[in-house]
Amino acid sequence: MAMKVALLGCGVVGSEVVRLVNEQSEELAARVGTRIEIGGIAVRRTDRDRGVDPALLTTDAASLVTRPDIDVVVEVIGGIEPARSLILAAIGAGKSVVTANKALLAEDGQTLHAAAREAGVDLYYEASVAGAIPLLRPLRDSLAGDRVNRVLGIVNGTTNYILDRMDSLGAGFTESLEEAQALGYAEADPTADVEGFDAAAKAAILARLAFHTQKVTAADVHREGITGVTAGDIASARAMGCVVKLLAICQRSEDGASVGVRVHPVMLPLEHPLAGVKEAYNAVFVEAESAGRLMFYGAGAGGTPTASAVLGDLVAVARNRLAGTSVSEGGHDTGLPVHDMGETVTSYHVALDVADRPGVLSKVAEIFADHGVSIRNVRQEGRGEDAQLVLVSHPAPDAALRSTVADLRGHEMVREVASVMRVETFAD
Ligand SMILES: NC(=O)C1=CN([C@@H]2O[C@H](COP(=O)(O)OP(=O)(O)OC[C@H]3O[C@@H](n4cnc5c(N)ncnc54)[C@H](O)[C@@H]3O)[C@@H](O)[C@H]2O)C=CC1
Ligand SMILES: N[C@@H](CC=O)C(=O)O
Ligand code: NA
Repeated sequence: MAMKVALLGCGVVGSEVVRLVNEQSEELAARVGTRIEIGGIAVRRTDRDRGVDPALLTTDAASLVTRPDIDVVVEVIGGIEPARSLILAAIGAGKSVVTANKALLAEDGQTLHAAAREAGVDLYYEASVAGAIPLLRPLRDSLAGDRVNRVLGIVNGTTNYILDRMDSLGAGFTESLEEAQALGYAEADPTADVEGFDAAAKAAILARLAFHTQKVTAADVHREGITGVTAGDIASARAMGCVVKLLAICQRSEDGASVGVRVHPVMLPLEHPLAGVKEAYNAVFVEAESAGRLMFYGAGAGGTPTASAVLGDLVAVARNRLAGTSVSEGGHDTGLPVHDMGETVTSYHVALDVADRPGVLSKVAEIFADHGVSIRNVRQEGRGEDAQLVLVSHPAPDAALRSTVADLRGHEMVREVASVMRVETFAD
């Protein structure tokens, strides 16, 4: 018997899900052992030609998700409500759910997983982080026997596209964002991309899976976006043999008693494997105790790649149904707390416009020392009115680095703090 799918939302991702399910119908049936069919599509308006059978369209999503002939619900509406209520209603009616909704999973994944466990249905969400890249199931299943210590990733295609165009073409921020929107990479509200909310949601999901700590939500993630990144920052990065990337970083503390979860722009040395990730591509670097370093790379955004991940999840649900089983998640919680960004150990790159006169360098070094921060290297660029001191710190608590910068900003010898950005090193 066929597995009937209710699709919620027929936008960039939803329309591609319909196309792929229809185009691959015969092959999927042969490969999976059951036919996968679209049984209904919830949309806001039924009067638009979407290239799908109009008889499938409805504006009544609430009735669709509980319809008796529906086996699985695919949610690609996005946002918190009505997506959450619809998913919970579907689960309550015994339907498995596939979703691409990182915002919802990051805010209330615990509730959704608990409901799915109780109902004995599947809740799959591979498309929600790094689009097409198989990442969440490898983290959950393939690395289940290992201990993950750090996850470092470029998980937002829109911001990677913008930063890459600013770096490689000298393009402007606004024009690059408009291109990313036209290509279907950006969220409905692109603030979610450029201010780092989307990456923060993904970081929360990654931290939960990597460290088996269920309570991490997007609100626990330290978040800085890319709207403050200037052409000057990008030039400063280049001068040091680095490139600017927006990274999501999930890391166990040294003593293993807590985790840090953060999203912010970073200067990455060109030899770092993540530095070469261009355009809207995503890549996630995982450091595990026994497996060592792993990297997952591919298309993280766009309708067709994201629909590929949704189809993979649908096939997993179909196989579980045939086997008479379901896969639950979130039953075990290490309870590891998230520590404050101030306690996270980072390194800073600081470029200062300074007066070119004796004593400036020693005064600047003194300010670093006052906060217990040691300097890894320093160089001077330009002379006279154009003199710039560029310093890179050794790793130190982020709070100490922040107060160092605040003091530098207030000092009469510093005309302007021209660029401040964290630096991520890569040791072989
Ligand atoms: N576009 C991408 O590259 C990726 C998107 N995602 C996620 O996939 C989901 C969908 O994203 P897109 O397709 O890009 O968004 P979209 O904005 O193109 O599509 C969403 C569709 O849902 C419809 N919709 C909204 N509320 C509805 C309701 N109550 N009932 C029926 N339809 C409703 C909208 O009219 C729109 O057509 C989001 O959660 C997004 O974060 C995940 C990975 C990549
Ligand atoms: N807006 C997101 C889409 C995928 O999650 C991005 O740009 O990565
Ligand atoms: Na993925």
